[in-house]
Amino acid sequence: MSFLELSDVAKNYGPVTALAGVDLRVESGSRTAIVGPSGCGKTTLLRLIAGFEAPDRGRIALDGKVLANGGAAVPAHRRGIGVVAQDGALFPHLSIADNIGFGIARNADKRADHIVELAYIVGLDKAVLKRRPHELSGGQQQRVALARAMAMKPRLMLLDEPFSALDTGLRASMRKAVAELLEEAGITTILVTHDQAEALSFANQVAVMRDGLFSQVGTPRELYFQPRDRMVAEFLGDAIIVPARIADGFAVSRLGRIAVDTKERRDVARIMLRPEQILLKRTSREGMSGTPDMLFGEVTDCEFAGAVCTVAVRLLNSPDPPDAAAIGNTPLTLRRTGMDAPEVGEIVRLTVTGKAHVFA
Ligand SMILES: Nc1ncnc2c1ncn2[C@@H]1O[C@H](COP(=O)(O)OP(=O)(O)OP(=O)(O)O)[C@@H](O)[C@H]1O
Repeated sequence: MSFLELSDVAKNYGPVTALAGVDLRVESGSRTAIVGPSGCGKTTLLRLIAGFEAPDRGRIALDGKVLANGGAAVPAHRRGIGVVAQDGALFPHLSIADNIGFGIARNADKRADHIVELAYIVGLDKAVLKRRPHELSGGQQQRVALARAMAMKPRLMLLDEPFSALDTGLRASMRKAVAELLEEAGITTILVTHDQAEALSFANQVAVMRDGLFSQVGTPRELYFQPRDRMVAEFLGDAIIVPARIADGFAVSRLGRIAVDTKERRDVARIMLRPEQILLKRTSREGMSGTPDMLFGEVTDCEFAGAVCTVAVRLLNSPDPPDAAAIGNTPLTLRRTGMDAPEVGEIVRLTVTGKAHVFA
């Protein structure tokens, strides 16, 4: 039995189906990220787990105890679940100390010391404790919200896009700090996010949601390299998807002959590679002669963005793919370090590393 178990959980708002019968297992002490396009049901799922609303159908159990079974539900304040919302949702009229200590009884032993300790754990300076929320930066407010949620000693922490208001640098460091903090405290966590890199780096389990259902649930590596379909593949990063003829552990496509991640398949299917699996090496038209097994292309566009540049490459000597007429010769979108950005018109040699994934 898993720590948190959701079975066939469904929720409608009038004619809108927010959740269509979701199953999910979360292990004790783990971190799960839920990603998916806007409106797919992520926040609704968190609200049902937290107990802010009851499901129309289905069962939610935490640590062996049923929290909701259809409409019958344990109230939110008895679930032992911490929630950190996108905007922090601090009490504006209370000091930071009182925000953090909101869930600690007024007469609790060493209450003030406990608040200082919580502030320290989330990386807040003691000096801010007397201030009000509006006197803090967005990042500091998020830390207060986290400290307040941790003060309740939750068994499960729900984070609803808690880093989205922060700028890129702070966002990454805050994410890492929060992940470490929760891990040390042994708190099982579910994070809702729009950001694929955030989901892949934060979680041990990632669940991709679409139209109120999970499309795929697995480890970050499984979902990134072995996505179930095009939607999951493209939601988690850029993907090169081409038709291929599969046999004996290899695929023959417009990218040449590439090893694939299955030995059993023998058919025509779509294969997927991540752009970073295709390496580019500068050469010239003369360098192409006498090397029929190698793959060459011409750079048709190069977008410089600092560390990385995005390079469009039109293949020059591609073998015929299964449906060549249908796909034409659309340029491939690849990546290269910004330091080594090629010029438009340059000839490059393409080498595939690793295996391609075959879609079902
Ligand atoms: N209280 C409500 N009343 C009516 N419809 C609602 C309500 N809450 C959510 N919905 C609808 O349910 C669907 C799922 O909403 P939800 O907020 O769970 O999506 P989400 O994946 O969290 O979206 P976002 O990423 O934009 O926050 C949406 O179509 C939304 O409009």
